[in-house]
Formats: sequence, structure tokens, C-alpha cells
Amino acid sequence: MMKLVTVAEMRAMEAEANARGVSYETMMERAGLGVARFVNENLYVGEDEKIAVGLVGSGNNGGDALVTLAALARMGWTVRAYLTSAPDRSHPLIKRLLDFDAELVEMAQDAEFSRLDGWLESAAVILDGVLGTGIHLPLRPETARLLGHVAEFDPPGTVVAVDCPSGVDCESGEMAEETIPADVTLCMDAVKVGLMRFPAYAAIGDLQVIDLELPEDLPTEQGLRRSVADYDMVGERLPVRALDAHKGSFGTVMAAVGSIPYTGAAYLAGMAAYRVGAGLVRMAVPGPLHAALAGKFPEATWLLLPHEMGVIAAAGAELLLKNLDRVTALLVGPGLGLEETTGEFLAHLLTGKSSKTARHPLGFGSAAQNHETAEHLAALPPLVMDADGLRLLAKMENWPARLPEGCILTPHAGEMAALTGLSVEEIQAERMAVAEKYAREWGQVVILKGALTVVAAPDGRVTVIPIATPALARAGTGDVLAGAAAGFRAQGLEAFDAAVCAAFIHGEAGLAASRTSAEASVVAGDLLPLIPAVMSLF
Ligand SMILES: NC(=O)C1=CN([C@@H]2O[C@H](COP(=O)(O)OP(=O)(O)OC[C@H]3O[C@@H](n4cnc5c(N)ncnc54)[C@H](O)[C@@H]3O)[C@@H](O)[C@H]2O)[C@@H](O)CC1
Ligand SMILES: [K+]
Repeated sequence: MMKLVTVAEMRAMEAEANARGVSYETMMERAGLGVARFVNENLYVGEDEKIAVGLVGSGNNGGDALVTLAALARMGWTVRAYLTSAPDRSHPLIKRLLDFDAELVEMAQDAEFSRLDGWLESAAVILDGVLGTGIHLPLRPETARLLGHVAEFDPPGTVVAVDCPSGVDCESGEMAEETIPADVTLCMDAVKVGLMRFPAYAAIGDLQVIDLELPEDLPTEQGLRRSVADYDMVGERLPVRALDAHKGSFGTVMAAVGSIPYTGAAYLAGMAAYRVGAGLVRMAVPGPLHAALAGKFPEATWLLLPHEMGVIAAAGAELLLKNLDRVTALLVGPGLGLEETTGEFLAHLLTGKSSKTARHPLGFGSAAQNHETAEHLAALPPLVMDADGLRLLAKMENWPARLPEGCILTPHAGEMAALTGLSVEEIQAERMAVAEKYAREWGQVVILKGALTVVAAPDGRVTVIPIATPALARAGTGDVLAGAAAGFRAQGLEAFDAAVCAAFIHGEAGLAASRTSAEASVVAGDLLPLIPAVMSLF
């Protein structure tokens, strides 16, 4: 798991660490050494190709780059420093480099960038250490000229951004157009929030965190609730599969899904639940879907619900409620459609009463009725609500009070808009904050889908899935995600963990699909056989 912090939180942690005896100098030494180790161990180059060029700014980000260069020199690299301001030859970091016979060039002495171009041509690694968290956009003209030149030169070596690509605002995610796109960004101690926003995200390349070994009990660190998901974080949360397991060990998903217009959604969701390890998937679908899907999906069992014109009808709720005995997660939503009768089905499912018998099916009832409803809700299996299920829910008066605890809601920005009344633009501008706020307010886990999916829990935990690929921007991928979330929930994971595992594995499957075929050709069904491939990497 990678910590995700605001710039102010990072500064506070550094100040607290400094007060606890880990000086700023020590932090910079650890930062630079960490970058050098990463480069030396992970970027494979021949002995005679070990040449690193550092672009060095005048602040602490540049300091990190100078420490890195000296450490690489000690590891046998030829190192060259290109400085944005005149080097102070008495500065300990500069002296250290000169002791290694490093070449130093100051930008002002290289008017046409001719020295720099020669260096860039031969460098295996380019360290981007011009600007870090201390930036205030817009860039100064001379800095913009340097960065823009290197970006346009597009050097053949690996571009390693120190803490962040220079030109990125680590808080807002804004980015100067001259920013050099990185192949890898090595964040000091924690990922800064701006890097998990667009446009900055597009420039960071692979993401790694350098451990500055700060004391673990720093007050600011104790309060951190945000993170970026990675294989370690997900691997620690995946269900354990005992050797003597039987199908009951991995739970049962009941999937109330599908309609004739959205037959495939039912299959995609149900199969995804199996692919992430659910023991049994029961498909509660409008009757006609059985004929269409049974041959394609022999692993499922079927509960045929009454339907009206191919959509689940209100009367389906009673039948579904009678069949929830061993169900350990209930998925509601993919492909349901928005017909009134399906809305009544959902209301009956959540209240235990049909609209014919309930006096206030969608509004407030008496205290006794409310008590009954609360008991009914508490008896429902853990719920995953997706897609049309969310849109139908949004139409119900006071809907947040109508859900049991421990639900996972999986809206994309449009569905989130229907649930919150915010505009899609407002949601997209503040995805993390919006998911965080409403997860708390509703008391449910929210997966805000989209590029850089955000998972938020009512207790304030927020995890960003650091994946954005057009391969996932296709019809049906959301059904796969919802099915995966239900599959993990059914295996007993708590709602937040199930949501993080599902969103991460779904995203990685999307990346895997776009590696093996043209991105434009990836369809949702392609994700299903790739889930096992991704799961095998843990
Ligand atoms: N604070 C600390 O003790 C630590 C900081 N670390 C590093 O220090 C960085 C932050 O250092 P600083 O706070 O010195 O800031 P930076 O090094 O990010 O930037 C400050 C420099 O950028 C210049 N600058 C600011 N805005 C500019 C603009 N629009 N155009 C051109 N130049 C501009 C300033 O004049 C100053 O020289 C982090 O990103 C990280 O790399 C690490 O060494 C770990 C410890
Ligand atoms: K940088």
C-alpha cells in the first residue's frame, strides 16, 4: 500500500520527523540513495552504458537529484549534472559530486542546449529533479524552456522523475505543458494527491514510493486515511483458500440482474463473481434470460423471477427474499433497466413489503413499521448495488436510510450525480473528496468508477486505484466490476476490502487486455478470462 498525502501533510510529516531527530538532511540522503538504488537495481543497462544525467533545480528536489547522482557515481555510473542555476562549488552536495569527477553544466552557460543534447543522446537514465512539491505554476520562462526542450528532444534513456515530474502541481494535479513525461516516478515517502489527478497522472509513468524510514508514530501519519492500491495491498486482503475447502467455504452470490434488453450484463456480472473465487453463483433473472444464458453459463444455478416485458417484475421480490438462505452476498443492479415494476421490486426487497400491502412503500411509515423494516434490512445478506439498481434507488425518498449496513455502491460519475444531485463535472473535478464525503454520509462503501477509480469507506479510508485505460471505457465493464465486488464480499471480505480487491483486479485485467490486443478492440467479456491471470500474480 502506498500512502497518499497532501503537500501540507507531507511537510508536516517531515517537520515532525525532523523534530524527532530525523533531520531534513538525513531525509534528503535517504531520498537520493533510494532513487539511486532503484535505478541501479531496476533499470538494466550494460556496464559501459551506465550514464545518468540529472536535471537539477535549485530547491530540495534538486538536492535529492544531487544526492542520487553522487550515490550512482559510487555505484560505478558516469554522472552528469545539468543545473538550472549557478553551482555553489562549496556546497557539500556539489563538492561530493566534484570528488567523483562528475561533469557539471549550468543552463545559463549552454544557451542552445548543445551540451545538454549531447548528454541526453547518450544517457541511459535522465533524472528529472528540477521541481518538486515547492512549485507554484506557471513555470518561469527559463524553466519552461528547459523542460520543454527535453520533452521535445524525447531522450532515448529512461526518464526518472524525482518525487514528481517537474512542472506538475502535486496538490491540484495541474501540469505545465512543458512537463517531461516520466517513465517512472519515484515518490518520496508517499504519493502526493496531485499525482492521482488529471492531467498530472498522464505524465507519471510507473509509480513507486521510496521509503524515507520516517518514525511510524508521527501524529500526521497516524491520521492518514488515504492510500494508493498496489499488489501488496490487495494481496494482503485476498481471501485465504484452505486446502480442505468446499464450495460452501467461498460463499454464495445471488445476482438479481439482467433484463431482455441487457441480457449480457447478467452473464458478465455473474461470471466475474465466479472468476474472483465465489463458491456458487445463483442468477436471479427474468425467466426468458435462462434460455439465452444457460448454455453459455453452465456453472450458474438459476432462480427464474416473474417478469413484465422482459424486466424483473415487482412480484419477483417475494420469491427472491424466500431464496436468500445461504446467500453471503446479494448483487442488485446490472442490466435491470429502469421500469417502474423493477423499482417496486427493489423497494419490496429493501422493505420486505410489497407496494400493495405497505402503506408508505417509498416514504416514512410508523415507528412500528420502521422497526420492522430495520429488522428486515438487518437480515439481508451484504448488498452490492450497481448501475440501474442505483438509479432506481436514487428515485426513492430518503434512500440512504433504506439500505442495510455494509453495502457496496458502485456508481460511475453519472450514477453518482443521480445519487447526490451534483453535476458530473462537479464530481469529476473532486473525485476523491466526493467519494470520501458521501461514503461517510451514507455510511456505505462507495466505488466511484472511472479513470482512477476511488474506493471510500464510511470510516474515512480512501484508496485510489492507480489505473486509467480507455480499454475499460466500454459497455459492460462495470458489470464485471460489480460481479467481482459481490464475489469477494460473498467470500467474507469486509465491504471496503472487497471493493478494493475488485476494483484493482478489474483494472489490472483491463490493462492486461490492452497489452494483448488493440485497446480499441477490448470488450468487457475479454476481462473475464484475464481475471484468473491477474489473480495468479498475487
Ligand atoms: N522538505 C524536505 O525536507 C524533503 C524534501 N524532499 C524533496 O524536496 C522537494 C521539495 O523541495 P522544495 O520545497 O525546496 O521545493 P522544490 O525543490 O520543489 O522547488 C523549489 C524551487 O523551485 C523554484 N520554483 C518554484 N516555482 C517555480 C516556477 N513556477 N517556475 C520555476 N521555478 C520555480 C523555487 O524558486 C525553488 O528554487 C520535494 O519534492 C522532495 O523532492 C526530500 O528531499 C525529502 C525531504
Ligand atoms: K521532479
